[in-house]
Amino acid sequence: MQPPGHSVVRLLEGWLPRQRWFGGKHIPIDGITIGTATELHPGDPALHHLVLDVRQQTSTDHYQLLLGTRRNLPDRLRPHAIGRLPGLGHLYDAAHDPELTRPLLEHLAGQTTIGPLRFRAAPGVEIQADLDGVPVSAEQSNTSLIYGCTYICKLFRRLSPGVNPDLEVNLALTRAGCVHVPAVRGWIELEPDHGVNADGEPATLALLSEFMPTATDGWSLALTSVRDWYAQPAGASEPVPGAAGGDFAGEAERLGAATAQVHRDLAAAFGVTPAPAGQMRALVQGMAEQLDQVGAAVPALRPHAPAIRAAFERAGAAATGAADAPPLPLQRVHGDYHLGQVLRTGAGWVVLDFEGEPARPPAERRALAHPLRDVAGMLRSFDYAARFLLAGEDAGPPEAADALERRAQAWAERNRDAFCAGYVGNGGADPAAHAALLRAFELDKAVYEVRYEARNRPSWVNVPLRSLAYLAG
Ligand SMILES: Nc1ncnc2c1ncn2[C@@H]1O[C@H](COP(=O)(O)OP(=O)(O)O)[C@@H](O)[C@H]1O
Ligand SMILES: O=P(O)(O)O[C@H]1O[C@H](CO)[C@@H](O[C@H]2O[C@H](CO)[C@@H](O)[C@H](O)[C@H]2O)[C@H](O)[C@H]1O
Repeated sequence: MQPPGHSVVRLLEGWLPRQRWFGGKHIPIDGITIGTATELHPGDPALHHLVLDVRQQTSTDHYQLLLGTRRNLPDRLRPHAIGRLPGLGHLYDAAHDPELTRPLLEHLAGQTTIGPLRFRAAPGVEIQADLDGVPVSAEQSNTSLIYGCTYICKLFRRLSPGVNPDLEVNLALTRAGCVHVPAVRGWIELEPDHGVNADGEPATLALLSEFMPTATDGWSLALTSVRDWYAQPAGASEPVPGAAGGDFAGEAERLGAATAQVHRDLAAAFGVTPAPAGQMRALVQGMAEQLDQVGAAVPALRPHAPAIRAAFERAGAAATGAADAPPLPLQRVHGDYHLGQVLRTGAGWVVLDFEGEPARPPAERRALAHPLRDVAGMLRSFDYAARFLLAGEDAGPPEAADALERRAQAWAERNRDAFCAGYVGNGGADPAAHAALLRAFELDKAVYEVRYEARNRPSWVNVPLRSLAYLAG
């Protein structure tokens, strides 16, 4: 087959904006170029690896696509069809075709190099090749393929220059023997000088990790607990915290303890630096800039903006107010910490996805930060879990809506407190001693979430907006 040409590009221009993982849905595509096209498996079906250079306004982003071609498209692959072209047959997203996901594992096991793609096993690891991969069904920014009960291979959809922080951090933590991350088994990278440039460093395309087959993600566990909490008979008074079936507080506390351990392991692996002079001003400025940008795009945020801005200023003043205040310690952190990023396994909590927030530029995602930024992310997530079932629902008469709102608040507070207790109890920085900073981090995260939801899941935008009404008020 010839490398796909401009007719493929035309099909992709229509298909790409409909994909959950496409980060540029909010602005039109000005043009797509195929940066690299590498045949990974010949025949019918055939597998091509494409790096797409997608131009939108002033920037160009790089996306990775596994392009499958077949003469006849079975029904099971129709939802993933991209289009049909004379001579090529059907084009589709091959991440959903087990026949075409196996070659990726075969190349990883063989540590092959094909064109600009390098398939690598982690030091000392022998990769089993005879497994088919099926995608995880969860809504994601990337696409992860599960191979039997053995591996999970995360294909980064939007590519960033250089080593992806998810690989960099997981590899360092695996080497350090951290028990709270899945072990790294291998990765795929794109040789330098193939469009996704970073001073001669290869760009990470995929990360192969140990799969935890019996694990449940924190978001699902938390929602089960919230549902139980709401289903409590109303009775004369509010449910007694802890009396609800499926109480989550014990798990929240253990999660807090695991988080403190991961922060310690990150500090040991990458070091800790005192915040340079002026850092707090820059932090507050960055938060205010994001607030302005999101306010411009989402009018419903604007009424909360003055209170949010004042909270940012207070955090800045609290950190720099006393002349003898020690500088804040900065280190590598998770960067986008929430209940969907943690798994409860038989042995305890495991943390996933050290990529940082998908909308931020690569340098910001790897930047050192105060660990309470992650704590704030998880605290926001408890709030999300509590309120998500209420957003957009008609709770009936105002008294009923108020009662549900109070229950949401009570569930969130109970689990937030338990998480913080576990975090402090295992040596993490005390959130209570940095109240202004924590509040600013939480508000900043909620503002980020307003933009994230407006762009990706507009029917969820009320979840962070309702919290902001409470948090900023
Ligand atoms: N090692 C693993 N074992 C079991 N499930 C996993 C593992 N890694 C990821 N998952 C599942 O895949 C989902 C998405 O993974 P994640 O790394 O957060 O991808 P994304 O960046 O696309 O959000 C997780 O919520 C979890 O359900
Ligand atoms: O997991 P990702 O790296 O893709 O993170 C992005 O998507 C998340 C949603 O999938 C989003 O998280 C928000 O929704 C979660 C519930 O689905 C909630 O637990 C989080 O607290 C909330 O921030 C995340 O912000 C975004 O970066």
